[in-house]
Amino acid sequence: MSTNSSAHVELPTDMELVLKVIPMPADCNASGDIFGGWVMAQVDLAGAVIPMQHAMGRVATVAVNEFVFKQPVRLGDILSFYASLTRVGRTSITVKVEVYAERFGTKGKYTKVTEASLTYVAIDEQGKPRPVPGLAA
Ligand SMILES: CC(=O)SCCNC(=O)CCNC(=O)[C@H](O)C(C)(C)COP(=O)(O)OP(=O)(O)OC[C@H]1O[C@@H](n2cnc3c(N)ncnc32)[C@H](O)[C@@H]1OP(=O)(O)O
Repeated sequence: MSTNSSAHVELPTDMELVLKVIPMPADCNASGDIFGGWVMAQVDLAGAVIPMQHAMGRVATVAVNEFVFKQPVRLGDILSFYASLTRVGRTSITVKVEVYAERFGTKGKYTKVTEASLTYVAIDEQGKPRPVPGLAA
């Protein structure tokens, strides 16, 4: 069954809002849409929030496990980044990040534009992996 992926959707209620940002003209690619690399950088920043809180300190991105650009991001969109923990290992923390665009002039209507999974590693002062707390049972 096909779905209309540009349709308006509800914002997630089981994820945390970790970042809101509006792209600027300097973030555009040659086609006038927002450059994918800019979106990836914002997702990396947004994805680090929950791991940093959980690890109570410094983390480094070790892997981008999945990254899907479902819809273009356009100039004037207000982007909301939602994240949730999906796995806690010995030193690593994996999160899911979903990005929703409130298109220019469409207040309160959201389109999912990007989804990603990233893994961060808690690191010590020497940049070496350090153990993180487990998930409460
Ligand atoms: C702040 C930033 O975002 S910096 C941006 C770019 N990131 C960086 O510069 C980080 C560069 N990488 C590094 O410094 C190192 O690889 C480190 C510190 C992240 C990890 O050091 P390593 O010696 O590779 O660690 P090690 O092999 O012990 O693995 C550590 C954890 O990462 C996990 N891991 C390693 N590689 C991967 C991978 N490709 N995918 C998913 N998880 C991975 C391991 O499974 C392990 O998790 P666990 O302890 O929960 O089981």
